[in-house]
Amino acid sequence: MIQIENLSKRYGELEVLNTMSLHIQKGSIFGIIGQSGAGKSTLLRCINGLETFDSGRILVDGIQISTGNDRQAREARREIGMVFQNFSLLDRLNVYDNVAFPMKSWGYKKKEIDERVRELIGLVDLNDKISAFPPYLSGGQKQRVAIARALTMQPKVLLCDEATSALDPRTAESILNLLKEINEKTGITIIVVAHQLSVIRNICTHMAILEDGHLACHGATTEIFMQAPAALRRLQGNRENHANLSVSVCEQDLFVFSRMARALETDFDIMDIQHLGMGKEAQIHYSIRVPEEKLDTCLSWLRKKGIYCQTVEKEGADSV
Ligand SMILES: Nc1ncnc2c1ncn2[C@@H]1O[C@H](COP(=O)(O)OP(=O)(O)OP(=O)(O)O)[C@@H](O)[C@H]1O
Repeated sequence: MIQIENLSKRYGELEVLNTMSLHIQKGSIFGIIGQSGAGKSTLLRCINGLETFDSGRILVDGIQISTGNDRQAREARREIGMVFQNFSLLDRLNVYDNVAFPMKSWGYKKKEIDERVRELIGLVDLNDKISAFPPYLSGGQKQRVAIARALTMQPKVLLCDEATSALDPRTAESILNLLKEINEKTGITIIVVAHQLSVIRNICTHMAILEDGHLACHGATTEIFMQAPAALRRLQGNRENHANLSVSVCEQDLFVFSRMARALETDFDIMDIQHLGMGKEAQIHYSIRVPEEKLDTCLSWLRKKGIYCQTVEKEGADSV
């Protein structure tokens, strides 16, 4: 479906993608994960023709992708929908008109637009918000509009760049479930770029780990998690001078980490999130990574707040 062959891309001296080759099967949900700056977004932008590259080629359903403005290039890009972290909606247009926007731009007939837009708004479960304007929508609802809009031209591929990063864990989960449902209903190929392994593990059939513009490993998600290659272990937290913590919080404690970061003037990475239990018993289990010198202060700060936490051994004690 998507064939990436020897793709290389530089920004000046910086080699962002280095002779990368990858085959993404039709109908799969393919996850791309890697540390910040590994080249994930650049790869997505190359796939949808937003970015030029220095060498190699990308074929989507046999059609070569380019940034050109000729008919073939534009038709090829039409096969690809994209969803961003910041939703990228037009605030002056309501939900209906945001979703209708791509079809209007391509000059479709009003009746055709109306049928498709209503169908998609139903698919993303926003019938009751059809006339609402983006500033009055929640983050999850905005992302649903963005997904519907990305699907209007019936693309063969949907690219999601950190589509759930700006959302709270529950909303993120509902968006991931929606993507899964769309994949099952329509057979569309979905590529998901994410920072959290939980996102990849929950919905992706296949995955790749990028490290400094190289493909460190790729394959079926279940196999990669079973074999736990070095690249996966590195992502799971074997970072020097950092300690891994396992923390369980109640739903009402969702802002605990931002308060901790402010109180202790420290930075941390959330590596995984899991929901445990239901209703009043519901807990959210986080795997976080903190600088080693801040470990003791983080542990005592969390324990003073009555929050269950413990350190996790780095090697072999993967919390994901
Ligand atoms: N337009 C640009 N000009 C120069 N350098 C860029 C440009 N865009 C990205 N880069 C650099 O290319 C590298 C890869 O960036 P990219 O955004 O693809 O990484 P990423 O893996 O998506 O990172 P993140 O997870 O932080 O979003 C980074 O070092 C970044 O600073």
